[in-house]
Amino acid sequence: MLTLEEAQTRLIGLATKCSVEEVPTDQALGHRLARDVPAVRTQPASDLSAMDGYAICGDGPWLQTGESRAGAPFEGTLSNSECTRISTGAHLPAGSDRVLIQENASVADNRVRLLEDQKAPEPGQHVRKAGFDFSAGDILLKGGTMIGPPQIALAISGGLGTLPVYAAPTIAVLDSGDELVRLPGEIADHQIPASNGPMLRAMLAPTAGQAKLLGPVPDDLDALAIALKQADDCDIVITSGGASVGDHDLIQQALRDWGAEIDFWKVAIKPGKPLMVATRETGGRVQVILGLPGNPVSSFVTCYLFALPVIRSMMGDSTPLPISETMVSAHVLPAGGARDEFLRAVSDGKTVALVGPQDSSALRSLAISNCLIFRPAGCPRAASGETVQGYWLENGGKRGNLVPHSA
Ligand SMILES: Nc1nc2c(c(=O)[nH]1)N[C@H]1C(S)=C(S)[C@@H](COP(=O)(O)OP(=O)(O)OC[C@H]3O[C@@H](n4cnc5c(N)ncnc54)[C@H](O)[C@@H]3O)O[C@H]1N2
Ligand code: MOO
Repeated sequence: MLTLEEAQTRLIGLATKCSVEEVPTDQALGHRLARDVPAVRTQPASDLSAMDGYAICGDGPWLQTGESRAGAPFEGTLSNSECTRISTGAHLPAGSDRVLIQENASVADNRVRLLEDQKAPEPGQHVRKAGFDFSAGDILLKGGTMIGPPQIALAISGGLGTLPVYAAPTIAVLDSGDELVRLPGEIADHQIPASNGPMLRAMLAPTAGQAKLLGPVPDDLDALAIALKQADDCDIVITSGGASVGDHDLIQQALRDWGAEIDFWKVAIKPGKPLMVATRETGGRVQVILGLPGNPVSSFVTCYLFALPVIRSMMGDSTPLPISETMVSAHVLPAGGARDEFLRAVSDGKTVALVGPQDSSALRSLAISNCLIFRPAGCPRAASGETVQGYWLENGGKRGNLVPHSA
């Protein structure tokens, strides 16, 4: 059985980057840049006023000779003791290198005077110099940068109508089991609503945009073959259920029949032990297949620890694994067991407390929790107030780093 680290490293090693595409800048949200991008314009393109007031030349009082507005610059050149009205963002007229803010001035008969208790502005005061933010040719954004709202604004400001980004992988989610029913409506006691597919798709959406849902599929090799055929063109295939050792756990066989090669099976984590990873070559590409265990929390945790990182890696993230934080335990935690364990917990920002039950089928405790406490295999008991490592569940495990993109 692989350790968590071995399994994650091996899986990320199987992932190849998605193709690079030029997308309109305002649609690049959530993607990563495939290379450095230089500005094609200078910002600001010329000296601008940072305040509303008067662009002045020389000593006051100043004769007001015109106006410079944002979008309508003053065309002339100011001489000594002349000024123009100026608004925030307007071009500084030739002959002026400073702005007197209107709160510090009085105006009578077209003459602008400094108020008695005020100091005249220094050279450059209230002026945004041309190119102070960036100049044409400067590297605006480095390759690998995640495009969020500020990066969209910067790129558009730099004159970039499109950005070269890694595409999102195409993904199929297939959940399987004879007991599964698509919609929770009329349902017999021997059946259960198929909740994993929609949960997994919802987990993937903020990163990958879309995933097609192929389940639920019965525990039947022919039915699984028909469903897998629909995933022929996908970069990533995520199955849920049938990954364990039971007589009706057919996923491994179905994947082999489909032409996939099992890379590894079973990881020393709880929940999530029966995780299976496979690859399949098709049309010169390698598809990555993750067989997640069917227990709902096992599916969730393995999606969080494996599926999301592999997607991030394909989309150009060089540090795709979830990031843990040091948290303070609100109570005693028992010694670690034989596998690395991920426990549902709630943090209020000061301390973190377990929420039960921790059984891998229990969805209520998962829905209440906002983080997972990590208990390494064999770790000693932790006292109340001791620090532990925890993973925030928001943003798919990369806090503040991921934003949904419009697929
Ligand atoms: N003898 C052994 N039995 C089991 C072992 C083992 O090592 N030896 N491992 C256990 C562990 S750990 C896990 S996790 C589960 C995972 O098994 P499978 O991946 O084969 O999952 P299933 O048997 O298909 O389902 C398990 C459980 O989850 C429910 N389920 C499945 N799919 C869905 C879905 N789409 N939506 C909601 N719920 C789902 C299913 O009804 C079962 O209750 O195996 C243990 N057994
Ligand atoms: O590993 Mo299973 O995923 O304990 O429930």
